Amino acid sequence: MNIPDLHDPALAQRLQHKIDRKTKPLGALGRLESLAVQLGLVLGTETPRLEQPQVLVCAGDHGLAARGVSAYPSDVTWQMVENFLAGGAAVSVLARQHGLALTVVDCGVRHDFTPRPGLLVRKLGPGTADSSQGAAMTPAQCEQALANGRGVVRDLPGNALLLGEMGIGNTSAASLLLAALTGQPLADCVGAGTGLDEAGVARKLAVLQEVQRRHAGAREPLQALAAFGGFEIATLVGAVLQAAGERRVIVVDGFISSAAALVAQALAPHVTQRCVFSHRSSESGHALMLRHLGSGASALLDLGLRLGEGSGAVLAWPLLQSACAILSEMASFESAGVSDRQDR
Ligand SMILES: O=C(O)c1ccc[n+]([C@@H]2O[C@H](COP(=O)([O-])O)[C@@H](O)[C@H]2O)c1
Ligand SMILES: Cc1cc2nc[nH]c2cc1C
Repeated sequence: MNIPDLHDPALAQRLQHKIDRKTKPLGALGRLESLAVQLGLVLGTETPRLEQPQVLVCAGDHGLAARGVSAYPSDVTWQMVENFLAGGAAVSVLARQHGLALTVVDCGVRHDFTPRPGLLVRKLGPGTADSSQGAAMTPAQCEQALANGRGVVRDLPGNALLLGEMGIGNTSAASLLLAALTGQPLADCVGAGTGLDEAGVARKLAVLQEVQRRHAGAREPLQALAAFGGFEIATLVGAVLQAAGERRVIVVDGFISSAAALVAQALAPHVTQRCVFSHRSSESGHALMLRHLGSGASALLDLGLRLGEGSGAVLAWPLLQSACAILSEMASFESAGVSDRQDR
């Protein structure tokens, strides 16, 4: 997949120089400064403007959930989709607070939803198959999910995309993808998800080891994606690839959305240049996953979040807005008549 390298040393230098001339001690805006440079590089300008940002929440059920890998029942997936659409979920509240448009995609939830605004149906079945019995999805379903993600993003306006997901059991799929694509021990990739206790995590790990053994050969990104699922993760992979190709800023939420970015990165290494990782989830494999996503993957927030839905991406959104405002509106030493440091 051909996603071009954004490497533009001249623009990077102009952006850094512009930030260094702002009325502040050199480097004093910390992580906001590298964020501003990144946004400038993604949007190809010294004055990046974020336009018509879109929150995209992909939902899907997981056959593997029947093996008791989550603290909550699968019905929560469709119930939470209803909650997103009714405006009562965390992501709904936060998106409203920040004036962000929210679209929910039924990628394969075990429920028939009444059509309504804000809901797209790209259903690939009533959830994936149980990956402990066979592949979670067929290669054709996997291809279709990627195409769905691409198509959904193609139809959305704006130059910024905030990604989230919902799917009981999907931390299992994300952990299996992390282990398959990085070669890290599964035990380091598996965590409590929605809140399993220690014994629950041990049972989850035993089930996931069984799944891993069954699909030991699935190390190529698309093979692994089809083996472990889920429909919502595969749809997010397509969304990341499309948004990266269109040079949108992509705000990646927690552990599961990052797993989609990891698969997309394995397919097209330059996608992560466009990705802002909103936070470090308290799901135990996320720090490891962020490390494998590269140095640009230093997450903005560390608030003990482990919700998903895109809630962290939306919480981080004002920081992206601030980074742009700093670049465009903040005075320089020259324009404000402020004395620069003495050693210059
Ligand atoms: O995004 C995260 O970091 C995150 C960490 C733990 C759980 N979740 C959410 O919880 C659900 C998956 O957890 P589980 O235990 O059912 O695998 C799914 O709906 C995710 O959105 C999300
Ligand atoms: C209630 C609930 C809300 C969620 N939002 C994302 N994942 C979730 C999992 C549960 C259990």
